[in-house]
Amino acid sequence: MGHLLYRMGQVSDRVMQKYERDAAKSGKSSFHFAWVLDETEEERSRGVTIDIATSNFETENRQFTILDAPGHRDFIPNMIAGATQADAAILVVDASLGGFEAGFSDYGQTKEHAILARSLGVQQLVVAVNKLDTLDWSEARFLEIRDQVSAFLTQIGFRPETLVFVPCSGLRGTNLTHRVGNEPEKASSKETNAQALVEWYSGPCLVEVIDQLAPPTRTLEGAFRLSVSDFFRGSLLGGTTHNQAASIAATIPVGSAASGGTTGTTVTVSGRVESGSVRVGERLALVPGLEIGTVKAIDHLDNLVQWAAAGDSILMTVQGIDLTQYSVGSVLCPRDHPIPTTSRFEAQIVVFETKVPITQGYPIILHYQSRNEPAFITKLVALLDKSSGEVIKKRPRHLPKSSAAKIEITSDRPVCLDTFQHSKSFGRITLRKGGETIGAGIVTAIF
Ligand SMILES: Nc1nc2c(ncn2[C@@H]2O[C@H](COP(=O)(O)OP(=O)(O)OP(=O)(O)O)[C@@H](O)[C@H]2O)c(=O)[nH]1
Repeated sequence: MGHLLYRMGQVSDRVMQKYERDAAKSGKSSFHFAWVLDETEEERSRGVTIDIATSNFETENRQFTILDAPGHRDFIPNMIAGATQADAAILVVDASLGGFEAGFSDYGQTKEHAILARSLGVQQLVVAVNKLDTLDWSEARFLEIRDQVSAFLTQIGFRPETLVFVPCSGLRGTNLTHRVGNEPEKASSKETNAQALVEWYSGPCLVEVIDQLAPPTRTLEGAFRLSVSDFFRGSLLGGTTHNQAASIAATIPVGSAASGGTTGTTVTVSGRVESGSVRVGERLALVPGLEIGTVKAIDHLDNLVQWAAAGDSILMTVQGIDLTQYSVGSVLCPRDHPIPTTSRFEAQIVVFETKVPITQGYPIILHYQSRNEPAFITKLVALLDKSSGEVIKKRPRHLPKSSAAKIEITSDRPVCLDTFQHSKSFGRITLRKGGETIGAGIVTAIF
């Protein structure tokens, strides 16, 4: 993604050269493109993405917001927070020998990420078969990966006709922004062995593929909902440029002195408008809590705008609600149409690979939007047929792996959820335990 953004002109040559020098100095020279999105010191020294990084670019027909999600198992909650905001996903598969096999094993991250994206409602998926340069652009390897991955993706519910596989090299830049054999001079000088790819691949490059993704439909008519993915004290209107504000919003850890530790009633939040629309001047409530504030400024794609609507990832300055009231996952909504809060609800879920069967009273971490909360499965209502959804067995004693079920969940604290029927984004949940995702599904009733 870092290389793609560089090629799309979102990172200057000067900045890229600096990353190259600094990465080399810290003994991680191959990571200079990762540094475009991995901005914190910890991410750079460990060589892994930890938090979601946001960036924008335009293709011929579309404006995109990239949410670079971490691939490492330890940071799955952050990946879930990113996937809940995504309209489409690029699944980057490591094609190198051993790399693909590790990611595609039963507990590998390629499989887990694909399941999560699907369970959280992402329907369009592009598979970037990366690092093929390490195998001299072997067509046989590409086909082997395409066959295995597409069989798996179809099995978990992606429509086979919507899946696109693109061979590429993130490091070399091959087939990212230009078709192979068609790279601009500057870029092609780095291509040392892509000739082997030209011989068997003449399809579109990654950017051409994502440019053709179907635009998502938006729930413009519903009540305004923005789930806060980050926040910091201060206004978009005072002093900071929009770009700086965006990068502050993306990088300041919540709860640090700069973002969460001090008080103040002018706060800028980042997040995606999940439904409805919002205007400068509108009065909004923050849930949980119901404090009221006024929208002072909205930034969309680095421009100050008067309004924003469902689907827009924005920065928004709100005056009147104290900084201490915000947390990641708080929801801004109209005061007369607040999102429901609940501690007990019914959900329809699919159970993933679990080491022990799920029984009544099973403790879980409930993930919804960008938030997570300790909870319990308090009732096993029914086992369902996976494809038809019909009840197979009422009140089962346990839920085996790969089953579908209706359950009741009780959370320790109130959570902002809605039924899937009312709100696709607030009606989706993921259940985790002991660092593993054990299930995902939709909210069917709120009590
Ligand atoms: N040879 C080769 N190396 C690559 C390619 N793409 C990435 N790498 C290398 O793989 C390593 C990891 O790259 P990252 O961009 O951090 O990978 P990531 O998938 O974002 O990993 P997370 O940060 O954990 O999500 C770096 O050393 C890259 O230079 C490629 O196409 N070919």
